[in-house]
Amino acid sequence: MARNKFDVDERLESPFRWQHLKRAGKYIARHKYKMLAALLLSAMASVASLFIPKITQWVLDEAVPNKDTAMIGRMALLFVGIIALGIVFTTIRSRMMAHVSQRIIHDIRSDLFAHLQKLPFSYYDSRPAGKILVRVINYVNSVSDILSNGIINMILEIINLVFIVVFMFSTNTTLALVIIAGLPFFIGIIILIKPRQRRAWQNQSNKNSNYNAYLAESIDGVRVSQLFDRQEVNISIMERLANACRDAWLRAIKISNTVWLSSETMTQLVLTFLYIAGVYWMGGGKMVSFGVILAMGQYVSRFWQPITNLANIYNSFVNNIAYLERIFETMDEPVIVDDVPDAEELPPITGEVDYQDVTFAYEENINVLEHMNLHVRAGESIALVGPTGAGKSTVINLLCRFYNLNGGKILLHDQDGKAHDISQVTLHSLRSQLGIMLQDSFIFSGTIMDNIRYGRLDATDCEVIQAARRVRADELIRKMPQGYQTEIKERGGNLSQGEKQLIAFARTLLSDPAILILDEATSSIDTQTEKLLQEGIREMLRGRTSIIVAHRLSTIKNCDRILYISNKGIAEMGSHDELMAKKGLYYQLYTAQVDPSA
Ligand SMILES: Nc1ncnc2c1ncn2[C@@H]1O[C@H](COP(=O)(O)OP(=O)(O)OP(=O)(O)O)[C@@H](O)[C@H]1O
Repeated sequence: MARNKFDVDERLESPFRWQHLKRAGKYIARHKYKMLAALLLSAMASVASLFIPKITQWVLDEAVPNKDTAMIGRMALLFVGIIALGIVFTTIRSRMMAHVSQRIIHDIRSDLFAHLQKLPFSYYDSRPAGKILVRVINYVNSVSDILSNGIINMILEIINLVFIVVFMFSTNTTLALVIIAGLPFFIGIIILIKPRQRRAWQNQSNKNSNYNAYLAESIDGVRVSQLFDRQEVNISIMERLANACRDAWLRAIKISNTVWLSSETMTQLVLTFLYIAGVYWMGGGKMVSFGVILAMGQYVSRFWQPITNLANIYNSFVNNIAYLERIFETMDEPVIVDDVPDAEELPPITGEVDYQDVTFAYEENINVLEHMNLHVRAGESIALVGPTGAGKSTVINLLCRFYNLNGGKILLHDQDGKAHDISQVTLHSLRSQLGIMLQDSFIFSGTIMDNIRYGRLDATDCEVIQAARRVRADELIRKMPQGYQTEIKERGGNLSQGEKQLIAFARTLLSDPAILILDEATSSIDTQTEKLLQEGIREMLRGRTSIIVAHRLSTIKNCDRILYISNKGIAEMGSHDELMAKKGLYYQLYTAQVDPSA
């Protein structure tokens, strides 16, 4: 299932479509008035600056020969005015566009994050977290500039170009034709290198993604790495990935630089031709003045500058389109575990559950469960035991609908006795009636109070403390520096495993679920605390259906029924006493773990 890991390049699911740009337009359209204003300001500053070569021409051809000092003074004032206008307008425009760019980042990121929140477990199973992070952070940053400033600059350069062409032709038609003669060659070069350039940037984005994936994994697993003294190996892997990243970037830049190089060469060639032609015509007595040749010389760079800029913007587009593709690919990732159309609200349930002929596979054709049937009575406590990897967690994952079934169905009964297929009810109404405590007691950064309240956001402080008391966490929390207000670091970095589990337990109890699901919930709690906790659990379980996955069999001896999961289904089922008397798989497991004579 793992479609890629840190050293495997991502494969683009869909080729580039112009629709991507159209779709990006949705994010730009919201800021159209600001962008229009910025464009107008820049256009005015640009057009005004086009008078500078004209000023040179007027001064050289009229003011200097006629020794008109008043005219020279007026021209100097006009020159300074144009420059000042340019500075003011450009400053206002950059402020406006910085704002627009930040809004675009915010909007794309919010949409991405909202979608990521809905994606099923299978999506996260299949790719490293770093590759997801790089899309949300780096790629969004990168595309926001091209979608805001890039678009404005592109329109601006086109406007510039039109005005420059008008100015050039109004100054001298023949020399203007010499200047634009190099354009078809340049366009030909761009068309030729485009496919290579796009592939190079895609490759660079892959390598960057791999690098980030490994970085995220290494930070996450730093404790294990240090424990196994893996630092040297990790550094060399990181170096390899960083080198791949650098090489891909250099390759992409090398191809992109061809564009810049071609336009620079073209500018110099055209300038040479212009001066040769101009001087030749001047010598031949044609009506080309020195001022006109100098003004046209300035227009050459002013004509080729926007073309070079457009080529650079185009470069950036090609580069960023690779990122845009990744962003939209993530947004288009189907939410395969979602409410079906017309999904009904699951009414309050009794806790009665039916697994009917359930078959499930994480990976195609590798069934973890096959035709499994199970009826759980309301209020019954069920324990799932069995060998590692047998499918115990899977049985509860499916009840929570973290994954869709490959066959069969799971039914929950409401208080009127009606059975509801969990795939036909809303996820919210289903999960809000289940209290789930997974193997990894994930603790968020924030206070202990906040973490427990995560179970039910409208719970009062009193209710939070009550829940903590029931799982025997209250005393332990009160001993902490700020009690319930103690700040917990990310992932509960300043707590022991057992403390994390107790807090997670209180969080689950607070949600007051109809069905309580505990997956290895007490594995890290010491025997003394566990004894206390068991009392809390017993009280909590009263009148409530519970499904408990446990490896420490002493903790589930009192469950109503114990299911031995193995061989893609339920291999044995019964109470502790019944299974012990049977002397089968459970008996072997139990005697291997607990000394029966003890
Ligand atoms: N997200 C996943 N993607 C692919 N395969 C998975 C995934 N989760 C579990 N599996 C596989 O499915 C099988 C059942 O896993 P499950 O976690 O249900 O076992 P378990 O009985 O709870 O194991 P344990 O006692 O070790 O927790 C295992 O072979 C496991 O490798």
